[in-house]
Amino acid sequence: MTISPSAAETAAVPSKVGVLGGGRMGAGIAHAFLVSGAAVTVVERDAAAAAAALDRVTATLAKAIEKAAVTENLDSLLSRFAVSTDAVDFGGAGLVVEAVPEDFKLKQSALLNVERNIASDAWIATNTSSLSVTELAATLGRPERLCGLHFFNPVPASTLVEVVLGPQSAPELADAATSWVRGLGKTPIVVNDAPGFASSRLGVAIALEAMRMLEGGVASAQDIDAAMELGYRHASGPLRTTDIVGLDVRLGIAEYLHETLGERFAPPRILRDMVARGELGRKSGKGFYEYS
Ligand SMILES: CC(=O)CC(=O)SCCNC(=O)CCNC(=O)[C@H](O)C(C)(C)COP(=O)(O)OP(=O)(O)OC[C@H]1O[C@@H](n2cnc3c(N)ncnc32)[C@H](O)[C@@H]1OP(=O)(O)O
Ligand SMILES: NC(=O)C1=CN([C@@H]2O[C@H](COP(=O)(O)OP(=O)(O)OC[C@H]3O[C@@H](n4cnc5c(N)ncnc54)[C@H](OP(=O)(O)O)[C@@H]3O)[C@@H](O)[C@H]2O)C=CC1
Repeated sequence: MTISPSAAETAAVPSKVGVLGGGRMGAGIAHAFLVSGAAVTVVERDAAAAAAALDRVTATLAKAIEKAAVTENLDSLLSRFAVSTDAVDFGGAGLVVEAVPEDFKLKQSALLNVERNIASDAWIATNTSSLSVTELAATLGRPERLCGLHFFNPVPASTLVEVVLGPQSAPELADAATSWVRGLGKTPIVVNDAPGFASSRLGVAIALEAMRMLEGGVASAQDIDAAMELGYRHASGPLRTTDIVGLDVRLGIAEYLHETLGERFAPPRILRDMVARGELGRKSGKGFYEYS
């Protein structure tokens, strides 16, 4: 079935947006749509998680205002923002972005929950880093309404969004999704559905190799990162970036790429051991570096 977005939705961001999962990425995605003028509702699992999502979004909005990256005042931004524990509050949204953890079964049930609670002309996007958008879409009653909108971390400071289209995606989704991304002041790239898309496949390959180099004693974490930061002018080296992403998130993506693309994505022992010890990067206070 073909879905026709309204003219307003193809021109800029939808006026009302839902986000499922208000963790690191969900909060960032909510931030991006709020500062672009949309009303945003984040749905979380329980009241405590919803309150944490509110705190996260409030903190990054305050930081953006402090940095003069946003001119609208905090009260005005927050007047368009709501958190909830019930997907029924996605009613009226033109777009819902799913940002729950990188687990296929969890995402399947999350997307079904979204579909049950949205209007018939609303679009759904998944922020998956690597999973097949086509296979996720197959869960839905109307698979044509799903695309990938892959945001980057930290969302406020990142200018790229990868738009992932599967063969099932409605033809008008390409234009609609790239237009939303431009409406956010970010740059879209359009990628055909393939494991890890264009970004995670490369990003994870470099990160896993950096971990193997650290494991093999080639150089320290600082020097491996400096090689890429100073030599290749990456904004942050592969190990520092892994700390930002979360080692658990990286491991989940690597396991999926290992399964789908082969041995070169096998997660190194050091990554498994660090995740098992709870060394998840910045969010746990320790990863390849320590954070206070
Ligand atoms: C896993 C996936 O599927 C995909 C991915 O995202 S892979 C990861 C991609 N990201 C990267 O590669 C990160 C590259 N690194 C960078 O961009 C920079 O090093 C960095 C932005 C992380 C830090 O830059 P910096 O100059 O050292 O710090 P600074 O700009 O002061 O930002 C520090 C903080 O301000 C926040 N910030 C930056 N600009 C902001 C803005 N305009 N509004 C609100 N907050 C902002 C950042 O989110 C960060 O917050 P946290 O401490 O909560 O993480
Ligand atoms: N971290 C990164 O750098 C990036 C991650 N991504 C992708 O974004 C997605 C989210 O990652 P990230 O933000 O890091 O993960 P987080 O763990 O920070 O956030 C996920 C959030 O979803 C919540 N959640 C879990 N199940 C449900 C549910 N059924 N309904 C509503 N909320 C739920 C979690 O709550 P609770 O904690 O209570 O379980 C948590 O708050 C993943 O697919 C990841 O691959 C994409 C780009 C970058």
